[in-house]
Amino acid sequence: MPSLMMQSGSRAMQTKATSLPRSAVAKTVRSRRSLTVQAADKTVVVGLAADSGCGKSTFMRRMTNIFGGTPKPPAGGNPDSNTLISDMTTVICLDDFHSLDRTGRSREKVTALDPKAQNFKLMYEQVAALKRGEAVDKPIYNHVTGLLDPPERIEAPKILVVEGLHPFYDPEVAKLLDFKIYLDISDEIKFAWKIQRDMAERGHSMDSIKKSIESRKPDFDAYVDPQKKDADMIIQVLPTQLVPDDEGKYLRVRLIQKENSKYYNPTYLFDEGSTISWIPCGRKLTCSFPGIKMFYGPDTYFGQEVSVLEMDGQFDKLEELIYVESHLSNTSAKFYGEITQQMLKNSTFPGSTNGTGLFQTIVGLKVREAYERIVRDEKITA
Ligand SMILES: Nc1ncnc2c1ncn2[C@@H]1O[C@H](COP(=O)(O)OP(=O)(O)OP(=O)(O)O)[C@@H](O)[C@H]1O
Ligand SMILES: O=C(CO)[C@H](O)[C@H](O)COP(=O)(O)O
Repeated sequence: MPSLMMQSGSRAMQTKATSLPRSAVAKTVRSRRSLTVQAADKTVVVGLAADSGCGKSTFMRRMTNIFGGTPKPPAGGNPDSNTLISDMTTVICLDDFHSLDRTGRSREKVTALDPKAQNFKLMYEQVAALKRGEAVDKPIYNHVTGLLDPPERIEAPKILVVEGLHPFYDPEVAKLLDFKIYLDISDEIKFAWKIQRDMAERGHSMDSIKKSIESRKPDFDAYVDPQKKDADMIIQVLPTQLVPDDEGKYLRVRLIQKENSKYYNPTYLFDEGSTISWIPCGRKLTCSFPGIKMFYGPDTYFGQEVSVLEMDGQFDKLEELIYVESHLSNTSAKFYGEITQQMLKNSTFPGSTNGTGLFQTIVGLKVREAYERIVRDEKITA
């Protein structure tokens, strides 16, 4: 039987953002009021921070799918480009702003996570130019050769995603970001994912993977991890609490949502502001071992008020996710079942049967809501 524990303390009910994509209206106004068109054509910039191997590419695929189109590298360009362009979004990888290539880092004895290995000035100039609607010639860091390749031309998209190790480390770059996301993968899970990928796909040994993680850890703790306190949304991935000593098979995933965000309303379970534990397994949700436990409640995160939505465990039948979705509010979905539809569309992606896929989808919908609010607000104020 489904079980529910709820502590009351409800806040205001759900609000919905109006959908106002860049439209023909803005184009018509172009000839009469250049100010309006400039604002409506502005690029919205999203920052996604995480360590290497923490699911950025998987998350990007889920997010860009919400906006439509198939992400592709720039046509006819460098086959080792890190850029992905689709209908509305362009994703650039901040590795392209390494100031030291692989040899340079080895000579200077710094890791790729050290700020000394990044060109933050160029990162700022190019992200600022794209945000103003201007094209840039961006360098390419070639992960195959470890060298910096000749630049590629990047046109300003509607939504620019800057993903990598340090999107909000530099205060000037951070100011350019309209929405900040951090993927916080605990050491145990990061290790399990790296082992699975680097042993199977890249032929690395268990020992070399361990050494690489250990050698990166001090700089990760010093320069990458602290960015999470500034994110608007954080997806935290932890070992399950449902199975003792599990080695990364089941996940406990927490969606940490800042209160008072200018651009989104936190998603809640059943009753906004309450503290709720819910075991949805039963007649409407098939759960084999170890089942699913959900949690929702207020919390503080680095001294800031947040709402946390949590899912521990995994579901068996993706289509039954509609049962969980129907108990969530403020999801930023445009129609009933949109989350389940997205999850089914991306069912082959890693994390599709647990909280990583579910929360990545919700964050993708929040980015869409933020984009639409920014476009709408700027049309009004221009
Ligand atoms: N939600 C998930 N559940 C299980 N495994 C996952 C999940 N997300 C990612 N992985 C695993 O972790 C590996 C790294 O994922 P991904 O390539 O998306 O990360 P990344 O941050 O883009 O990595 P890099 O920066 O090194 O290219 C993948 O091979 C995938 O198998
Ligand atoms: O942390 C990383 C982000 O992807 C990479 O290790 C960094 O970009 C250096 O790349 P490589 O190891 O291919 O020289």
